[in-house]
Amino acid sequence: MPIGPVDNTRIPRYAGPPTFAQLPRADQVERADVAVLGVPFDSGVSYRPGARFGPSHIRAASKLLRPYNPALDVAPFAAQQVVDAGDLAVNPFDISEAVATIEAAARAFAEQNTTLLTLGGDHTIALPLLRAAHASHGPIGVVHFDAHLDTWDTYFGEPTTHGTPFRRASEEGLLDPGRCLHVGIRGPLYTAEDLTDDGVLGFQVIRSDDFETTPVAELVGRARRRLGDGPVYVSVDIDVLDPAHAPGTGTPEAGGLTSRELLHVLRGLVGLDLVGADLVEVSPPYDHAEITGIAAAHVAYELLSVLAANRAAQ
Ligand SMILES: N=C(N)NCCCC(=O)O
Ligand SMILES: [Zn+2]
Ligand SMILES: [Zn+2]
Repeated sequence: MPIGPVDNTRIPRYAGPPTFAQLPRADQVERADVAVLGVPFDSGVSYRPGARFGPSHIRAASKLLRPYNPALDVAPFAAQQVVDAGDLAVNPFDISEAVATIEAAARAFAEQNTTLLTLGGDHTIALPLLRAAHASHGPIGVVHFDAHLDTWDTYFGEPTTHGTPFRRASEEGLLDPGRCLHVGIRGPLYTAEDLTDDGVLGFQVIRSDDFETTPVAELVGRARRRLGDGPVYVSVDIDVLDPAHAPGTGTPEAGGLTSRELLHVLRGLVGLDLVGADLVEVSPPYDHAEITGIAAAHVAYELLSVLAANRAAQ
């Protein structure tokens, strides 16, 4: 029987442990099916910093989550053992070293057969996580929720940044180029070629605007057809949400998804072979009233619910 969160009908939420959803720590269980891991790293950002404080903010905002998810009819902490693996200590002064540390940690979890839900941190961290996922599964499909393509080339000559992880991943052959897509893309680009380059790198796009003109269920169908039967990695940049729904982020763009739309699409991933996920770019210094933290906590909860629903169906 998995050890779940503390019972908030007996222990007040504000008195419970500081772990995600008040779950046990990794050292309190024998083994975990899923680990929530914080990666407080934001040395790869091109604009506002602060995502290094994301993991603790998301944990604090997760205190009100409850054990049963009616939308998917699943109890995400009962169908599988979920733990909070704490924060990884990564070097804020050396991007290459930080990326190597993250990849090594992700590989160690894979060796234990533990699926990772990583809380960033900025989007740079997706690259080492994809490297580790590829080492276990071979070329992977990616569904990337973001306002931004993140397939740009370099910033100040630096190839490893929060705007470049998916170009590097594609160049390294980590991705299955027929099974990758972005969801929520919008806003100004550098040139028109940004989009053509992105297609060559293997991505299709569901734009934020498509949510205005197309029923969400149809967009979910499009995404599922693209992702197919193979292993799928989910990367959620919280700035996929409109700044009204997620002000606490580093590179906000107007015209984004509502949190309702994002949660709906995430639930639509049930049944895909989800091998790992990250949730990045939550920058608490720019948040207000925990709006972004709460949205992020619910995104994490839906991802854990999808993993639980998949396990229950096995
Ligand atoms: N990954 C995020 N959130 N943003 C990338 C923006 C890169 C730029 O400044 O053009
Ligand atoms: Zn973004
Ligand atoms: Zn991003």
